[in-house]
Amino acid sequence: MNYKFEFRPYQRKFKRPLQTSHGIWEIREGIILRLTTDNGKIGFGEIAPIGWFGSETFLEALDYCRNLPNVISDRTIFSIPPNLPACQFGLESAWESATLKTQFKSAFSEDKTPASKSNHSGLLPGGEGALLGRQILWMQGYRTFKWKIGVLPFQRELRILQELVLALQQGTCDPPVSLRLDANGGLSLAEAEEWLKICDQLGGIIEYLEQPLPVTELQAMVGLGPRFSTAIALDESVATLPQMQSVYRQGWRGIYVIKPCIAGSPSELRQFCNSHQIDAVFSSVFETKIGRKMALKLATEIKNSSHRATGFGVDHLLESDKILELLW
Ligand SMILES: O=C(O)CCC(=O)c1ccccc1C(=O)O
Ligand SMILES: [Mg+2]
Repeated sequence: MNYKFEFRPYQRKFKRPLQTSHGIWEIREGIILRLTTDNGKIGFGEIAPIGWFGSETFLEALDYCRNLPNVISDRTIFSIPPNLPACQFGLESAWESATLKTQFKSAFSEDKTPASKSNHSGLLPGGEGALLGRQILWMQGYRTFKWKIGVLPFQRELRILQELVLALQQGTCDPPVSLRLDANGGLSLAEAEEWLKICDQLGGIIEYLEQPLPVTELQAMVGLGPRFSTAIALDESVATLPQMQSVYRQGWRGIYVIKPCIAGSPSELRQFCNSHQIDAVFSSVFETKIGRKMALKLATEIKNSSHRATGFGVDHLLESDKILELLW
C-alpha cells in the first residue's frame, strides 16, 4: 500500500522554562505527520524527539522527513533505522491510525474530565514553585505528583521536600497520595544514597526515585536497589527499546519509565512489554495530543502497567496545543 506523506513542524513554548539537571528547556519542537491512504483514509502521527534524553534531535528528525518522498510505502514505515526512534514512533502511529478499521473520532480530541487526572501523575514546577503547584494540581484531581531534584543545592531541595510532604500528608486519601522524585541522572552515588535514606524515612509516601545516576552507571543503580525500601525507576537508561532490552538482559527488574513517543516502534514496544513482566510507568515527553493519544493507547494495551499512575499530567506547563487544528 502507498500513502501520501505530509509533515508540519511545530513549536510550543513552556510557560516557564523547564529546569532539569540537563539544563534549561524553553521551547518544545516537534513534527506532526499526516498519511493519506489510496482510498482517502487519514492518519495523524507525531515526532517529538528529545536529543538530550537519548533519541534523535529535532533537526535529525526534520532532515529525515524532508528527505522522504511525497508518497511512501509500508516498507518505508517499517524500515526506519534504530537511530531515529521518535520517527519510528511517529510514522508507525500515523500508519496505525490510517489503516485501523475503526478510525478515531477525531485526531484532535481527547478525554479531559477530572476523573482521569487521578490516573496520571502531575509534574510539579521546579524548586519552590512545587508548593503552590501542588495546591493547584491537587484541586485539579491529581493524587500522584512528580518533582525534579538535583537542580538546586541539596539543603534547599531537602527543605522544600519536607514542606511538600507535610502538605501532601494532610488528611487521608484513598488511594494514598504519592510523590515521585526525578533526578534526571544528576546525582553522585553518595547523593543518591543520601536521598534514598531520606525517602525511606518519609514513611512510604515516596513512590520511587527516578534515574538517580547517569546512564553509564547502571550497575551502581542495580546495587542501590536492595539497600533501600524506596524503589528506583530507570528513565534515561531505558529511553529507547534497544536500551530497555539491554538493561533487561543485564538483570534490571525494577521500574521502567517508558516514554512511548521516543521509545521507537509501537508494535515492537507492545511485543517487548507483553513478553517480559516488566514494571512499567508510561510517561510524556511533552508531546501534543496527537502523540499522546497513541502513547496512552499503548499504555492501556500493555496490561502489566495498569497499577501505576501514568506520567502525562504535564499540560499545565506548556502553552496550549490548539494551534494544531490550523496545521492543515
Ligand atoms: O514522567 C512524568 O511524569 C512527566 C514527564 C517528564 O518528567 C519528562 C518529560 C520530558 C522529558 C523528560 C522527562 C523525565 O521524566 O525526565
Ligand atoms: Mg525522568
